[in-house]
Parts: sequence; C-alpha cells; structure tokens
Amino acid sequence: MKIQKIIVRQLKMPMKHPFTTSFGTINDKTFLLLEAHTNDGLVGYGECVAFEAPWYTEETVKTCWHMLEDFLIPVILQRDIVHPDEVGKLFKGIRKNKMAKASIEGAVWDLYAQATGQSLAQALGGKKEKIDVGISLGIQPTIEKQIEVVGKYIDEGYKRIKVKIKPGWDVEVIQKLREAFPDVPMMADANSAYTLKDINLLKQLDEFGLMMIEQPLTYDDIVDHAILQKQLKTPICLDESILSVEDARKAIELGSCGVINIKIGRVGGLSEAVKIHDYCRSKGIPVWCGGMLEAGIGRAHNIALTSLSNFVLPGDTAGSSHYFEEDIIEPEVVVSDGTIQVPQTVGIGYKPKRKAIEKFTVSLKEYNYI
Ligand SMILES: O=C(O)CCC(=O)c1ccccc1C(=O)O
Ligand SMILES: [Mg+2]
Repeated sequence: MKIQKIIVRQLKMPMKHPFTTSFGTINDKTFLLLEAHTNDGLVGYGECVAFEAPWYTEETVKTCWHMLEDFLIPVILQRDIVHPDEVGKLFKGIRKNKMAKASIEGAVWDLYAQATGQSLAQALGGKKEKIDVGISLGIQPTIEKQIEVVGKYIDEGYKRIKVKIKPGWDVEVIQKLREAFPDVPMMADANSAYTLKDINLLKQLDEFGLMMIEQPLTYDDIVDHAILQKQLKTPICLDESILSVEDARKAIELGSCGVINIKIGRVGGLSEAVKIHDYCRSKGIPVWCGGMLEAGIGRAHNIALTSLSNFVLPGDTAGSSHYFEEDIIEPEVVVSDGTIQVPQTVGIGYKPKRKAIEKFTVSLKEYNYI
C-alpha cells in the first residue's frame, strides 16, 4: 500500500453546548481532518484530536499542521506500508507530537482495513458487536443545573456519568449529585487540578462510591498519584499521564492507578492504544476509551477500538447529536440504551459526508509526492 496524496483540512464545527473543564471552555470544535489517497484509489481518513490551545497536552492545531507538513507527511508519502504498525517505526526519529502522528496512523489503519476487506474493529482484533458507553459532562453554572444535566443523560440511558471537578467545584457538587442519584455509576475528572496538598479534600470524595477519580494530580505525574492512591479507596484513573505502553507499565508497577483511560491521539495512534490495552489486560487493569469531543471520523475510530475485550468500563464516546447539530459521517453515531452497535462493514463503517466536510472546512492543503 502506497499513499500518493494527503489532503489536510482545518474544520470548524459549532458545538451544541459549551464544554467547561478545570481550565477553560470550548465553544467550537476546530481540528484537522486528513484524507490519505493510495496509488490504487482507496481513501482513508484520520482525525487529529489536538485543540486550538495547549491546555490538555502541549499540541495544538497549528503545531500538528506544522509537524504534518514538515516532518510526518514527507516520511509517509510513497512509502510501501504493509501494516499500520509500521507507521510508528517510520516516525521513530521524530519525538512526541503524538496527536499529529496518530492522525496519519489512523488514516493508514482505515486504508489497511479497506485493503484487507475487514471492518476497522476486526482489523484491530475487536470482537464486541456492541459497546457500552457513558458521557462526560462539563462544569455547569450552578449545582442545580449540573443535577438537571446529569439527570437528562441518565434518562437517555448512558451507562455511567462523568462530571468535571476543580477546586471550589468538587465535594459539595459530588455530594449533591449522590443525594439526587444514589445508585448511578458516576465518576469525577479533575484534569490535573489538584496537588498532594489537597489530599484531605480528595479523601472526602471517597465517601461517595465513585467508580474512579480521573487524573486528580499533575498532567505528567505518576509518583504523587501512587502516594495518593495508597490513601484512597476509590480507584484513580490516569488520563493525561499515560502517553505510551511504557508509561502504563511504570504507572501500574508504582501503583499509581487502578484504571487507565486510553485516547488514541494522546498515545500516538491505534497501534500503541492496542498495546496499552493488551498490557493492561495482562495486569488485570481495566481500561476505557476516552474522548476529545471528536467529530465523526475520530468517533468511529474510538468505537472500533472499544470493541476490544479489555474495554470493560463504559467510555466517553457519546452520540454525535450530543455534540453537534450535524456530524461529518453518515449515519451519525447513535447511542441507544447506553450502547453503540459496532459497524461490521468494511473500513470504519461510516461514510464521510462530503457536503458537511466541505461546509465546515476553513482551509485546506494538498500534499503530493515530489
Ligand atoms: O466527550 C468527550 O469526548 C470527552 C470529554 C472529556 O472529558 C475531555 C474533553 C476534552 C479534553 C479532555 C477530556 C478528558 O477526558 O479529560
Ligand atoms: Mg480526562
């Protein structure tokens, strides 16, 4: 398989609701979408999950475009690629920039699934035909509103509710949510908003029977998380801290977490995501698939990955209509009774919607082999 041409587009999609975390609010989803064309006419898509600002990781839409244009695309064009696992090896001389790398690697996985006549889930080794999903809800203006929003998504059937916490919006909010919804599987994500100085506050969260607390401490820490985990009953789930299977090994050996959230972009692609999944399974650590407010292509990749057996906890892959008035795939991702059917057709199983892609494109550039 040889890629002849890659088209990079920047898209801007209005979001239905602003999404607020411990460090800010997103109103529109601006991201890069890649189209990779092979010599024999196949087209594979990859979605780059980096945001406009470097608050979740250091990558941004602009750094990704720069890395793609100046380093990553030149390495890939006209290379003979037999299996997508080779993409990581081709990128070995280029440090980090995992979301940029994952966007090309995702397109190559799509091409590989098509070329071998399999669904993407099948190509990754996924067996589940439907997946359980939860939803991640942003911080609301008031506790009353937070309770109302959580209630709405419980009624829609999501299998677990994740809420965001930050200093000043934590113990009281969780306590009130628990009073309102005593039995609902619930968890909290701090996006690195605390330090070990907050240990007494974090220990108060133990009272509420949360499934887990996600990334309470610094984004690149595993040592303090191990100290904290020893003093908490609630499992810690690491998100930002885990960028590779090596990071997962170290965190698990240190006892820094009981659960890992796998995001394809954060770990540099599907091949690394599968490795982390397999390693965690061998260690008895459950995983779930995180989200980056993805549009349809990224969402389709998340669904395929979640079909692997150790994705035993509901992830953040909610339905398209939760985020957008119109998605860029057909059909859109539909959640019913908290589950999504894993497509069994060849490739990602959703059709890119050209009209919508063009409508949301703000700029584009084509890269050919020279
Ligand atoms: O709905 C989603 O896609 C997941 C939302 C979410 O929690 C999130 C969204 C953007 C950046 C980081 C995170 C996170 O998991 O920490
Ligand atoms: Mg998180």
